[in-house]
Amino acid sequence: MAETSDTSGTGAGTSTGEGPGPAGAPAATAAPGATTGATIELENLTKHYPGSAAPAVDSVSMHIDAGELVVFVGPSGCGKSTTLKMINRLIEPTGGRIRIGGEDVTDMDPVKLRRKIGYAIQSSGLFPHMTVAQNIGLVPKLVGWPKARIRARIEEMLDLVGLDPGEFHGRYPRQLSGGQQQRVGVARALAADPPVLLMDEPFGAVDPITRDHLQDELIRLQFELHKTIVFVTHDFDEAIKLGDRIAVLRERSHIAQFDTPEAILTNPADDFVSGFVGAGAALKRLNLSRVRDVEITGCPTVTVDDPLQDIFDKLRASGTNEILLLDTRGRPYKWLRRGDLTRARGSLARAGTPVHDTVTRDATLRDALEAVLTDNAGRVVVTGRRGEYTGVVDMETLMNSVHELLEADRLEALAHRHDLAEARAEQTHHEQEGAGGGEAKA
Ligand SMILES: Nc1ncnc2c1ncn2[C@@H]1O[C@H](COP(=O)(O)OP(=O)(O)OP(=O)(O)O)[C@@H](O)[C@H]1O
Repeated sequence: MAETSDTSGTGAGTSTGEGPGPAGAPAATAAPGATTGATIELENLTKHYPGSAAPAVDSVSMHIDAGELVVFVGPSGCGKSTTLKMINRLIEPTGGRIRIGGEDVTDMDPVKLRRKIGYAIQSSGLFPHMTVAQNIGLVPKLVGWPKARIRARIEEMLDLVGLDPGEFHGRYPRQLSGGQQQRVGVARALAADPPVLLMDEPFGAVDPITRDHLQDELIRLQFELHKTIVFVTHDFDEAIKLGDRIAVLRERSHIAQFDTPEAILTNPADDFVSGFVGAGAALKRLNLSRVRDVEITGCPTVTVDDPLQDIFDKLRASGTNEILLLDTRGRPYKWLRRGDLTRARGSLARAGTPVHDTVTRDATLRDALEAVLTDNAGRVVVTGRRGEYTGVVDMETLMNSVHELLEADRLEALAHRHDLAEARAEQTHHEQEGAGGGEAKA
């Protein structure tokens, strides 16, 4: 069968303008997140490339729940991308079935199918001769959305991925950083509100810090949108951070383990999976919990517009040694201590310690720990979507949370082991009874 090499990302899809999505997913409305995820079922999905002795993907079966983010992780060449690209039929399967939202799409017109499935890839796949707005509006235009609706959607999508619409709307991809291009790539994949989003190492080509931010953005997006996302990576830490479940794949896409990150970290199925988990499971565990899962405390705050005397008074009344100065938009600006204020002599311009690092509520505890460890007072400011102050997390809170997490994992692993032992004992019992019964009959 012919392979389609549409790496343009125009597979970024929609379910609007064409009635119900594949699989009877509801038609989207203009509201963000209107179409939530659809189930994906792979049944004995197989790809045998012409001329190859063995199949690249050999009879993979899996069920992905609606709204779930599943990560495929595994060694290079194990068949992750081939499996992913069979879902939107960029690669045609040579065997098996694909169902999306219960509808068999194995033989559906692949072009139509791809308009209903968002697709984001490593190089962002943006068209260089089109502006950011044109790139994002492409699929909605292809499926016949009215102009005004496309315009509104472009603004909404840019906002969603954290890019200022006024600034980025008319730029060309070459005028963007790698991270910004990836954001636009994700905005485009989501523009037509598809129930399913496929992401093939989308953050593989950006530097580690940008990558970290993009991962946080994706977590936040998914928290709002509830799409069904299949994400390919060869980075196990990325898989732990993002996945609701992780499929650890070995050669020919055979599933070594398909489970939650917690279960894979605490109960790897075999040596192959253990090899992937690697060292430092306790630290990796921190990637599984978010700042929003721990207690976020408050601290006294003032704004740059407050008179110095008020700041003094507030600090004194708070009973603490420092106060957080916010800028005019409510974003953390500086930590001010009593001594700083005494030395300020009427102006705060030079006083205090600038806030260097902040985390969002979606950041992992690992990120928070890193920020806290590098802060001389052992705390980090938590910010909201627009960078505004929402609270503080400190070392003590983090330590307590980590201890609780590890203890809960240990108990869960013990319970799991106990269940397994019981199940095995029961099976042995049945087998013995069965064997006994057979002898009796003989
Ligand atoms: N067009 C093709 N023709 C023949 N063989 C192919 C083709 N594309 C991929 N393969 C082979 O299929 C196997 C799986 O490739 P695939 O790209 O799916 O792996 P992957 O797990 O995504 O790898 P990576 O992490 O390196 O991207 C590999 O052995 C690869 O050489």
